[in-house]
Amino acid sequence: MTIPTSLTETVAKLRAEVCLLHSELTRWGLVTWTSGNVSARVPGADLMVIKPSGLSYDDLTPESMVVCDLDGTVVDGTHGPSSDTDSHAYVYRAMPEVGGVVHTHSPYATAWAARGEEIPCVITAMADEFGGPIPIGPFALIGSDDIGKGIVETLSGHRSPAVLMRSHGPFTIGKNAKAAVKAAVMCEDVARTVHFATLRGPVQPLPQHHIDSLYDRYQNVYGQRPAPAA
Ligand SMILES: O=C(CO)[C@@H](O)[C@H](O)COP(=O)(O)O
Repeated sequence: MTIPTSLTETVAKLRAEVCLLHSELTRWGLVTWTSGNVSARVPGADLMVIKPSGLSYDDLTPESMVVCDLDGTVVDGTHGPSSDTDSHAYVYRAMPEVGGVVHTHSPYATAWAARGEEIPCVITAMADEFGGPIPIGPFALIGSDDIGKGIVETLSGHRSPAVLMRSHGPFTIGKNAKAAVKAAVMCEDVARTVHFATLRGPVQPLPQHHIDSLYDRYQNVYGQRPAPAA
């Protein structure tokens, strides 16, 4: 497969966007050395743009991003793609609404993953963003699409855009790559806060009706909305 000429500009923009979004992972302290990765689906094609494997974050450039098809085969790029390419591709194939996938080793969320414990929904920020607990996904070895299968199996029908893959770390999804990065940032934020709370004694999950109400407000009312048509 090649990149259709009609998508050349779209792919160039996505290379730049995916490259820039990687700097959010370092800015928020979600990754160490070369760990973690971001990808974006190319709208209108069975393609994605993903981080090259094992490159220092300082050395990432739009040109070093790798374009792959949704079987994980490299279509365009000068570098080998991320170790998690087959898993990102699996998610895009199985979840057509997903436009971005992110993986980090953010320390608090990864600590929950190491213990195989879901993060209970005990604060409003969690109800807002995740609509409930952040679930644990199965253990899966790195290198095939097994992680992708675990992500899809856990997040299908779940409100949470984040899953803590057991003994590994968080993977997040979003309607685009920026939304998936935001979910990764918020996942670490709530993982840290709830961790501190649990150190002081047992925590109490919010009642479901409050979670539902908070989630609805944050997802549908919060922030700036387009003005209604006159
Ligand atoms: O944990 C994993 C593999 O799932 C990754 O975070 C690696 O640490 C980074 O791999 P590349 O994306 O650089 O191949």
